[in-house]
Amino acid sequence: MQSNEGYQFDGGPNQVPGQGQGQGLPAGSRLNQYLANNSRQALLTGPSFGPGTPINVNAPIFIPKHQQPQPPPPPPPVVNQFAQLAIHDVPVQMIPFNQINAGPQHYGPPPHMSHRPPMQHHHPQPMAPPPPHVQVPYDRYHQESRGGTTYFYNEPSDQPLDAEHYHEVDGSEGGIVVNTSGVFCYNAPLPLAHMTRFRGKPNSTQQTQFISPELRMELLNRQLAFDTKVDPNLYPEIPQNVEHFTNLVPLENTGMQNQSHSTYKAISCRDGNFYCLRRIHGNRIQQPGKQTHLVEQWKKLVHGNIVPLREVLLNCRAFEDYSLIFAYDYYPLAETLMTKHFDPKNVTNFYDPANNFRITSPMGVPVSLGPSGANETMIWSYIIQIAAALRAIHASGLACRTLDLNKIICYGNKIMLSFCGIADVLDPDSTPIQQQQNEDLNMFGNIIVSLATGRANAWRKDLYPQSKKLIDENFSIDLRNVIGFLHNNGSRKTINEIMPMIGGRFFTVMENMQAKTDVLEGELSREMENGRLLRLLAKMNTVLERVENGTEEGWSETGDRFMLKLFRDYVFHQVTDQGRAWLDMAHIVQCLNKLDCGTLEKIEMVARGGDTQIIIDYATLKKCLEKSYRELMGNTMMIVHR
Ligand SMILES: Nc1ncnc2c1ncn2[C@@H]1O[C@H](COP(=O)(O)OP(=O)(O)OP(=O)(O)O)[C@@H](O)[C@H]1O
Repeated sequence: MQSNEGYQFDGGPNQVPGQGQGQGLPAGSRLNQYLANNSRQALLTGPSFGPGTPINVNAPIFIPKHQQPQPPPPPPPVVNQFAQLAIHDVPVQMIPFNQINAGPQHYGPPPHMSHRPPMQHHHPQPMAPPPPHVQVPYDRYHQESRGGTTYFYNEPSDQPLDAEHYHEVDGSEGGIVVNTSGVFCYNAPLPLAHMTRFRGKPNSTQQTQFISPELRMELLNRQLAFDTKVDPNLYPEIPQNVEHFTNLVPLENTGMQNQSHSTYKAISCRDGNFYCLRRIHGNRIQQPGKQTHLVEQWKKLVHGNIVPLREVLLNCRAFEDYSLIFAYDYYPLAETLMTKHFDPKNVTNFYDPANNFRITSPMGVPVSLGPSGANETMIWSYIIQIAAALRAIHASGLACRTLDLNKIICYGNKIMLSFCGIADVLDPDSTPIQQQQNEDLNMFGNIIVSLATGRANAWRKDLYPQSKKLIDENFSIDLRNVIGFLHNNGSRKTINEIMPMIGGRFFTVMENMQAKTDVLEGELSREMENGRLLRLLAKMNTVLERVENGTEEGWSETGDRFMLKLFRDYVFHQVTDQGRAWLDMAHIVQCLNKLDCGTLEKIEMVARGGDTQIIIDYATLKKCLEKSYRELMGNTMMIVHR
């Protein structure tokens, strides 16, 4: 084996085990001492190092298998940090479509989808701190902090492994201590203080370095919605392509008699993006210039509460008629205000007709309105968002003209006007724009009345007196003023005038949105490093265990690769003195991060046979990896970079 700068050998593959090895363990932490003390006397013939070698071994020693005193018992259940990596943990909410209208809705996973039994630990119930004299299980552990991770360890127990239960106890600082049969505990990082208050669930202090389960579930479900396809045999009337759009999937029931419009999800072959296609059936445009002159203005309108219009296809023959197609951005699992609040039984969200599955948005829970309607806070949040959208539309010299509970979609915690521009093409209106905008405000008033009363048609003339009475009894004067203002046809009015009525509530909504941004940023920062580490792992695995490289047989067993192989064991295959797997995600992540940075910190690696100990720094390991990978690339005929 060639000698490399930065690491030193104590013995080598050809040396007799035990010879040339010094006595003693590296000086270091109590944790290392703990591990060393428990590695039985046989292990005390630990590594020796070259004279003068600065030793700063900063992690548990990798104990070769053959030196383990006892054959290891079967490993304990995988800790939850690892379990959380599994996609199967996600209770994907798919409901067979034929069960949609059959009785009460169950939003939990159907039986065949629950792949994994519930965790074999239970979450601690929130409880008062124990009095000082009470011995809690946590007291049994010694504690040591390393690089942001707190390790807890205890004296080995004589109990057989099976008798030791996997349980959680509350961490001293609010973090969760996961105890895997007493082998080790991992105290997960605490949530950022300013984020804690936005996490409502009782067990929400349990943090990992991964994205929160709720958000992960939402994103996965959205991904499922993106990925669904239609079986052409089930939907022969849906064309394979509509110009450059393909993979059309209906977002509502299609094929009904006298349907005037339908909605589809589709992918554009031009840019690979998903779009929501609104098809207006059998509508031939006779005078394109005259009817579509406002389309360009709509396309330019960019606002967070308006679904952007991207393209309009005139006289499209794909459906065997002259259809008018409007392509908007697609928001997976969006639902209309109507279904969310007035027709929760019929939550459309998304259904996949090919598989008869329905996917629901875990965050978009239907909120059925009671006899006194929605609560005022929610209504104000809607008012502010719709007003913001209308303000942008009116400022562009346009009018929405389709402000309706059916045409406002909810996506996450925001709402968006979703049918914009269609009325201007279908029915160009020659009335002054101010009048059309006034009509928008009227419709806006209707929406508030519907939400406040819990009845979709409560704004109708015949029902209005009753609705007004209910609103007067249950809502603030400000809300009543807003409705009065929007419904007042006597005076010239603009959307800006409701701003003083909104007043301080605007700040509450803004704060909530900012809080949500903070939470998402927190999640993002946790995930940020994963892509980088994945690339590192891909490189390592490309190099490791490769039988040959070009003509060089046994390439992966020699030189730099040998170092990397030992490092792989050091990172992933740590065991305790009892031969149990040491599963510590923090250790893995830390090691990989240090490798990526190439720090000067040294670690001690031991070959599986126990005959080779190497002290090496991460900088050298990084060089080994880069060099080996470059060598491999030098011999590779085809390299695909993505
Ligand atoms: N931009 C979009 N992205 C994703 N889904 C959307 C988008 N726009 C609308 N949808 C969804 O498409 C479905 C059909 O929308 P549509 O506006 O036709 O509602 P609807 O209740 O069927 O109204 P109508 O009774 O007028 O047809 C709804 O589930 C809606 O949430």
